[in-house]
Amino acid sequence: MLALSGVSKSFDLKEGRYCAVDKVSLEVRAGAIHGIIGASGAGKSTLLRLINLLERPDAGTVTLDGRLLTEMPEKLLRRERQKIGMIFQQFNLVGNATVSRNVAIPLELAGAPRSGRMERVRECLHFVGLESKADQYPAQLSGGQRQRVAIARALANSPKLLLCDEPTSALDPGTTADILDVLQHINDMLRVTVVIVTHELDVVRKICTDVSVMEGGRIVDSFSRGDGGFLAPKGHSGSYRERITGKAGEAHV
Ligand SMILES: Nc1ncnc2c1ncn2[C@@H]1O[C@H](COP(=O)(O)OP(=O)(O)OP(=O)(O)O)[C@@H](O)[C@H]1O
Repeated sequence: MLALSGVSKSFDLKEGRYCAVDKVSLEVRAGAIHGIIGASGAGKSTLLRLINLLERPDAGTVTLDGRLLTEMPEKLLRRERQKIGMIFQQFNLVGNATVSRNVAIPLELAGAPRSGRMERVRECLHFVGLESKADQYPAQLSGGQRQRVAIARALANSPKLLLCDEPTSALDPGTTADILDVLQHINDMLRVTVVIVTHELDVVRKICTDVSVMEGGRIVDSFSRGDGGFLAPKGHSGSYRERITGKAGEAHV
């Protein structure tokens, strides 16, 4: 459903040009929960932002459901982007807007008819179990509740793809488990394909069906749950593949 082909992105730094994502090709299956894991600075977040063209690639193509996003005029791209939701580590909610208004904003931006908006907001808040918080402000909520609001907001326009940038890195283990359950539920019930950037092995073990490992701007390994499950022995060291699957394996891309 999503294909990146030869995608690259460099940034101009004081010391010169820095290649954050280097000729990455990646296929994400419809219905997958696809993890992108790697050390800090590997290029994971940049890669995620290249998928919805928040960051424009210097080279390469991004195709969503057979439509070439990288070739689309800006107006069409804005419409196509509505099929892609995104959530962030720091939630990125609007602080001076209520929970329901936060969820309503993408509907307003998409030009959804006013009459149906509040019903859709209620549906999305119900889905994440936060209907009772509709009139509160983000500052009155816990981290986990804020991330649920961000998820409800990302679901408002019924996306087919949900991009998650370190969605649990600011949360404690219990809340992390709750948020991963919500993401799993979105994948199961709404058939939304999920791409999740993380540096947490447990996130990958718990919900990902497919994994790409990033290092130095490149994808250096990729594997699937079907290759033998994700049950790593405690304290295991080695490559990401070994630490996630418990098995060594030839890196293959
Ligand atoms: N807008 C930017 N301008 C300059 N350099 C950038 C920009 N965005 C990212 N970089 C650089 O690109 C590299 C990759 O960053 P990125 O955030 O994609 O990595 P990451 O794997 O997500 O790391 P982390 O897990 O720490 O978030 C880093 O060295 C970063 O400093």
